[in-house]
Amino acid sequence: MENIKGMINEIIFKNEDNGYTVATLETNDDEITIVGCLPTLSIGETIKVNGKWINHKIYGPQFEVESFMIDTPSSVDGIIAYLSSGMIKGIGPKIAEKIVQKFGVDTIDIIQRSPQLLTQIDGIGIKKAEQIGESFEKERELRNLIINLASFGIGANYCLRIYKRYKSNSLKIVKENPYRLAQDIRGIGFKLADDIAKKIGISPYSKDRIMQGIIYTLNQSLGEGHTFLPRSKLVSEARKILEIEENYIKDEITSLALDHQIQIEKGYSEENIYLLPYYISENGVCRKIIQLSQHEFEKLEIDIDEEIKKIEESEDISLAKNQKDAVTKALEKGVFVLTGGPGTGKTTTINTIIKLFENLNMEILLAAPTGRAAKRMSETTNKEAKTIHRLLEMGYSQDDDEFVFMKSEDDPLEADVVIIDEVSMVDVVLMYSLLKAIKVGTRVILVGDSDQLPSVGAGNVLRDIIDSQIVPVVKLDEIFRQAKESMIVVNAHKINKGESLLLNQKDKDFYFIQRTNNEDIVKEILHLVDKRLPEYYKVNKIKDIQILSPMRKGDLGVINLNNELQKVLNPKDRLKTEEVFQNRIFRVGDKVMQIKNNYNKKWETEDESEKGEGIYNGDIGYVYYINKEEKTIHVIFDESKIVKYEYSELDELDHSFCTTIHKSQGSEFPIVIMPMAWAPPMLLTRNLLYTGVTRAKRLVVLVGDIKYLNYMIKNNKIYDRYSNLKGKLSMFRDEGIIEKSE
Ligand SMILES: Nc1ncnc2c1ncn2[C@@H]1O[C@H](COP(=O)(O)OP(=O)(O)OP(=O)(O)O)[C@@H](O)[C@H]1O
Repeated sequence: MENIKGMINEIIFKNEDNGYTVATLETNDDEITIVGCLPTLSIGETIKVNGKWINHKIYGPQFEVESFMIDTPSSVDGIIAYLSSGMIKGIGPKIAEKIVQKFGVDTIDIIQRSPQLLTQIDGIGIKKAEQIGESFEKERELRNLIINLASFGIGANYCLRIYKRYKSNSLKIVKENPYRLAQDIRGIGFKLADDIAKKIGISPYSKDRIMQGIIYTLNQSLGEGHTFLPRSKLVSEARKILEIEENYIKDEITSLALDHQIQIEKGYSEENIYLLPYYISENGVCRKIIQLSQHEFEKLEIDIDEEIKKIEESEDISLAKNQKDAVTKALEKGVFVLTGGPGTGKTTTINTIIKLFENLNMEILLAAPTGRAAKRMSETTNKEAKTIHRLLEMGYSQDDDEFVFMKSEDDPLEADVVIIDEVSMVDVVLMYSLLKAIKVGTRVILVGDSDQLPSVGAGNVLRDIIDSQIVPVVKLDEIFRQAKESMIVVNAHKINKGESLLLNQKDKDFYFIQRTNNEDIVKEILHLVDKRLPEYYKVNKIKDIQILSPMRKGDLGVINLNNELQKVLNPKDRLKTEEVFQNRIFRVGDKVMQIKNNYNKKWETEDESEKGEGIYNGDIGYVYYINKEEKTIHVIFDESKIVKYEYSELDELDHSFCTTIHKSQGSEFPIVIMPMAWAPPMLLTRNLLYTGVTRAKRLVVLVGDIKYLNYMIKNNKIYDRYSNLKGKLSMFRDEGIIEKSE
């Protein structure tokens, strides 16, 4: 090992994510290249590096840094370069020079100890001087944190989040109880916290560890859609994670229940254990559905059949019997569910219901769980439809960390009717938030296709409500003539019935291309997207064709297919800026998807004439501009909304030439291509295939081995979710737990 001291002259490359840096270091007698994990380095800083010389195949001799120490710059030039680097808010190159001209080598000392003296410089008032002092202090603390936490494998981006939350206590908290990170910091889970704890030497039997391990186990199960876990399952799963004896786990389950973090409920054969919000939500949904549905409406002075007839005449349609039945129930009942597959007339029915309510001068609100679904609902009904979050007027809590809904029991929605589309995507927590904000006496109409995948979040709300039989349900099952022309619609229904599909019919819209190995499947998909389909259907190959895969990993998973598709659809180009982040290349022109709801993400149009907030999980956009200086990637959504992402926010974006079928729920695309090949059996299910196929409006092409297509059609095993909604709905009603009205 060798020690070298010098000043950073240039930063050639820096991976913001893991701190890997290539820089030039000016030593007393030379300029050398250093490489290694050097987070937080700035130009002008003097550092001492410890490491060894290596000879890089292309770049020649480089000094590989093992560890380093930063000295504050001591020369006048060094200080100017350091302050000009942009790391301290309020100081740019011009001001830096002025400050150093005045204070010389004492500059850093003054900024740190007596920033008010900076007011002696023209253009710096007392406010700015204080801001510079604070920014310097913050930078120092943050840098200290980054250097200290690097050895625990925590990258600079996480340090930023940790610092934002705990400020100057950050290091102390991480060292005393790293498990707090798992609870407080987005992106840090139990596993990482546990690794840190191990390095610090915290006992595997520590109370905090076991409690967090149990919470983690329950959180993991939410990801699989369960609202609770039976006690024995929770204990055995937590044991695998914690690797300790069961009795310790049992003790801490009790502590967590006393601490109101979990709820233990008596089940049929054993206790069920919930994270508290899920318990409250499940019971709340039951209570509210029953209250809403037991409300008796005043008899309307109208003849419903007559009213429907009028609408049929004005709209030139003739409703089927069960469509009429749906319209009547929607009017007469407090809660009503309309379900059915594609082309069965749901939209037509909803539009009739809306017309009827409008004719009666009733106030109607429309909403759907995602931005895309809300947009589609607006288009098909010609009325404004919001996301459920917007409908409930989502805002942020004071520390900006959690969102809250302004609409609730205390300030409910003012409407006679609330219609929600794509309810299969609504999880139990969101459903409770929604129902809480609906007054008894308002009609609630839930529309959805219960054969689609259930919600990403916990629960199986739509199916449970339908199966409980406590509210009226109309299932539309007739495919209308027009829709029968489409093999997409016909095959979707065949999939649901477990029947073989009609494939490759001349001039139709549903094709299967037989390929048996993964390499050939990838090749065929690339050829279809790049050449065959755009040429034949005259569509835009990036915008109009969507590849959907059941999984993320493997040759045919989303990650690999996106890499391959990027090479073909948006290849490297001298004129297109690109940036590497976590092994992914973001390039101008890439198709990307927002992968979490970000309700306060700001957007504006290019001419700044329109501004707004909110980019949602599943929204698809295109990389529009990469600003390497500002370290931002600009993405354009809906052809006009431009959103800036800091590099540190890029974990919210995924490439989306290909997406998972799960992520495509609630969206529609002109053309859908899906690989059909081996995948874990729990992914090769009928409802996954059905959901994927029903995303396509104009054409479906399946590429792969027919035996997997047939396997999916037959695999009707619905992987059960632990949810008590169905059972509780009938139990609550039968036991009269709910009074008739509020
Ligand atoms: N009563 C009816 N008589 C004749 N045609 C109908 C009737 N109801 C709906 N249709 C037609 O059937 C087709 C499908 O109807 P609609 O769009 O309402 O169904 P959907 O269930 O909303 O379908 P998707 O979910 O695919 O959008 C449309 O072309 C529509 O005009």
